[in-house]
Amino acid sequence: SQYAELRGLYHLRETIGSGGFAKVKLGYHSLTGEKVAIKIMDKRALGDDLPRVKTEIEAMKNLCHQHICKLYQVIETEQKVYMILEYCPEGELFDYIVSKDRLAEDEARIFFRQIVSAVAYIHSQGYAHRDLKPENLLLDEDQNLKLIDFGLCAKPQGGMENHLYTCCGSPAYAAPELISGKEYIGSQADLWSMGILLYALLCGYLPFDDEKIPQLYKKIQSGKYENPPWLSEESKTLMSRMLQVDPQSRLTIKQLISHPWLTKDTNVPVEWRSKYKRSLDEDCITELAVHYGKTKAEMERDVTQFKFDYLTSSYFLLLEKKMKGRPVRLLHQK
Ligand SMILES: COc1cccc(Nc2ncc(-c3ccc(C(=O)NCC(=O)Nc4ccccc4)cc3)c(OCC3CCNCC3)n2)c1
Repeated sequence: SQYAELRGLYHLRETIGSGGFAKVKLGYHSLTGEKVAIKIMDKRALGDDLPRVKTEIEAMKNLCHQHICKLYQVIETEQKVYMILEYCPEGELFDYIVSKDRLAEDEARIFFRQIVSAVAYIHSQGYAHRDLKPENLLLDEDQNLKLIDFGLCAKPQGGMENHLYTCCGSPAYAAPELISGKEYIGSQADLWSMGILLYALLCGYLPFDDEKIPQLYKKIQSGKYENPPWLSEESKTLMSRMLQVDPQSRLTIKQLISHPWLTKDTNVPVEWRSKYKRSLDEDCITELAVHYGKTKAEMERDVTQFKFDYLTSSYFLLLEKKMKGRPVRLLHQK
């Protein structure tokens, strides 16, 4: 049958999204009962985009952060690549904003701090996202945001990559230098997109919009947009510092994390470092060791290899259960 490689490991449910070359299905991890998102890509359909998937998978193995969707396991067969990913039960931020028309400043601030935290973290790891938009920001059960890169746009910023040529992302959120095909720095383009995102959170619509692409491009390159009456002075100033057409005069991520609008009620800069510890969790190791009939030392050695196989996904999902205050227990198979 279809997806034979997942049998016994995951129970597949409905499709929750599809784009270009990927389909995402809801699944259940058999051993923990936890929900996962299973991103299924067809290698033939990917064609020469396959290396980009490999780059993304290697990147995700190192991106471990409280506001980035976690990769749990990778399964590769002749025809397919499966990415087993963190499932976000509350769906896309896009739908949340639409449902509320627009967000009040203090709610927008909480979300925007989480977005800045995730982006500052991937920049610190040498990546630029390049497709920041509400559809790529998902909500978990505690209304926390998780950044994803559904369309494979995130790129390492090293070497020739520094001046990226490939146009990527959705035009309405794309920086002027990105759409003018000039050389650009990915992280600077991300700052512009975050300015668009903040405007969308506070206004419920986009600062630059037009159904005709050439007109949209002209508006973006003009850098001129309207501020509705409900915006505070502070938020208007912040957005104007991010929506600078010239990337050199744009705010940097380091300036952003301690900007007064962001630190308004906490008076501390945005916490962007990962909360995940490098050490293994004792309770999870013990539960896995009992289940697989191994000593704790043997299980610790196996898990530490983080092969992103079923053992890695079982460890991470047990850890998720523990962090959500649920019992650190595996469901015993018949
Ligand atoms: C309640 O109803 C709903 C309704 C909607 C969604 C959900 N939940 C739900 N949870 C999880 C996912 C998911 C997570 C990660 C990836 C991914 O591709 N990761 C790769 C990745 O993030 N790289 C990366 C990240 C940062 C830097 C560098 C690389 C793909 C999909 C999902 O997808 C559905 C799509 C649908 C189309 N728009 C985008 C989301 N949906 C639930």
